[in-house]
Amino acid sequence: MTERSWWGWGTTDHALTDAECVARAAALPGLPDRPRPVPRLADVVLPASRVAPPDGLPLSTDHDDRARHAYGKAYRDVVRALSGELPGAPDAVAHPADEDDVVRLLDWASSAGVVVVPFGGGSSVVGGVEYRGDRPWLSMDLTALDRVLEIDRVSRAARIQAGALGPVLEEQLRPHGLTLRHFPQSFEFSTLGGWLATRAGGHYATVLTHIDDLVESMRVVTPVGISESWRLPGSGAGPSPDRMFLGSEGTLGVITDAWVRLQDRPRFRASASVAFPDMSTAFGAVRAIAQAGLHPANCRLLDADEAANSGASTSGACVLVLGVESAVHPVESRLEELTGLARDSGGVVAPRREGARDTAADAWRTSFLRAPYGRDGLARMSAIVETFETACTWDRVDELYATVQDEVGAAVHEVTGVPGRVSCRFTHVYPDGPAPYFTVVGVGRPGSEVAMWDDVKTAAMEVLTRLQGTVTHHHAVGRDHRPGYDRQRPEPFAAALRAAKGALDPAGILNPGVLLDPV
Ligand SMILES: Cc1cc2nc3c(=O)[nH]c(=O)nc-3n(C[C@H](O)[C@H](O)[C@H](O)COP(=O)(O)OP(=O)(O)OC[C@H]3O[C@@H](n4cnc5c(N)ncnc54)[C@H](O)[C@@H]3O)c2cc1C
Repeated sequence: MTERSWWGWGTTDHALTDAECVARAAALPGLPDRPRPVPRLADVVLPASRVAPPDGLPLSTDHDDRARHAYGKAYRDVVRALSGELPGAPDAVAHPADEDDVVRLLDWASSAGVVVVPFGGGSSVVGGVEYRGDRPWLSMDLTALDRVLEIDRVSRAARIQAGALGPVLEEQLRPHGLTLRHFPQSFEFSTLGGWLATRAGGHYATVLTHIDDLVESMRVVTPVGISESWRLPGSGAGPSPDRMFLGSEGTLGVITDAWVRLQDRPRFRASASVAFPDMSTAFGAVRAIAQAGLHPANCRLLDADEAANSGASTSGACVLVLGVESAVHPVESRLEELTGLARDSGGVVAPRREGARDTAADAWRTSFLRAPYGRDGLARMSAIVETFETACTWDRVDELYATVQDEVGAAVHEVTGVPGRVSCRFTHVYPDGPAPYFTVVGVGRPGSEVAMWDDVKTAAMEVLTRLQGTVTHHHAVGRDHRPGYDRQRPEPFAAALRAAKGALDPAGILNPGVLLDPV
């Protein structure tokens, strides 16, 4: 049995050892020479609970349970947990076993004025599962609602409970030869409900990769009643109820289950990699691919830093990792077309044998899955690590890429006193633009890491909003992206959202501070 880490990403057996933390930090001179110790969970200091759970409700005030639900899994969450003190921990943790429990818990919380923060896998990187106010609050852990309730083989869809973690739902679909095929990097430790509530993006680069496109209907418990939309393949009947709850981040209701569109499991796969001398040339190639209608499953452009750090290149080149897959058709000829487009746009295609795996693509994949553990190791060494993602149209990508490199790089230098690293990859590509994802690493000062991270985050948000790149492409808004989100959304829309919140959650108990100011 593997054990979930209470302070960092994933499972404890995959965490970096002390020696590995030191080795990782060697590339950043100026960091301490040994990692911060990880406090024992039993020693973590929490405030006294202010909630007396009434009989008959599934509420726990257990120390470890409260500590595990205090924060999400952003860098600043990891650093705060490592301090050994969790002043913002929930007063109680609710563990509903079914939808009736969710209804009863919301009724009680509304009448008692207790804040409720839905908690799926707790993988939020935007402060989405904590509470930063002074009312008593409970974290509502939905992972007991984890079953595939029904499969409609004819329409190729399934009704799945919202608390099912990625592997738990895929395991139940596998015997039917079906898959949801939604694989965010956080897949193992995040839930269907969390994906819906945050409009998550899977790691496929094109077409059916956003959870928005995979949902057929949703069932949501709000404090004023249950909202259930009809199962429809498409509909033009006014504004969509699902669109209102998608991305609502626990502020309008608790999603208890959803009908989702499934796919047959892929049988054919192929991958290739292409080197480019610079990002501007590579942008042209990726745009040609995105606009050709060939829909690669993977189309991940890595700048030279990302390519070197992941082991996808040792030559200082930018690398484009391409992948294609299908449940129905062989894919080799599609891959040939894709690599042909990349070659015509100035790329050098790595030699490949039909059916063989591409080594750069494999190196990238391994590094991608290990990355969150590496981040935690660096956090223990007091490095500052931030990732942020955006999207913009192709006509603006050169400017956005260069400006983020310059200005966020300058902010890291100013905050830490030494130059840091700002690298970039594309996670998703669309015919009209890419979704660039930036990783920032700098030398932090022990004890000041959170404040330094906040300054870097503010600088990044300022650049993105000034250039009208979205403040988030798939990480959600939560609490940490609020300033950028407030600038991005039109005021009439904000007024409508406030009105919806007032109508569905009149006591203002659901995740206050996320998307909107608390009422
Ligand atoms: C290492 C790492 C990699 C990541 N990679 C990706 C990625 O590739 N793509 C991506 O999109 N995101 C990614 N994320 C962010 C995060 O995993 C997503 O936001 C994910 O969708 C959250 O799911 P969760 O179940 O963990 O939700 P939580 O973190 O528990 O909650 C997220 C938000 O949704 C609300 N919520 C949760 N469940 C419900 C529910 N049933 N009803 C109503 N509200 C609910 C919460 O209140 C909170 O506001 C990553 C995060 C980490 C730490």
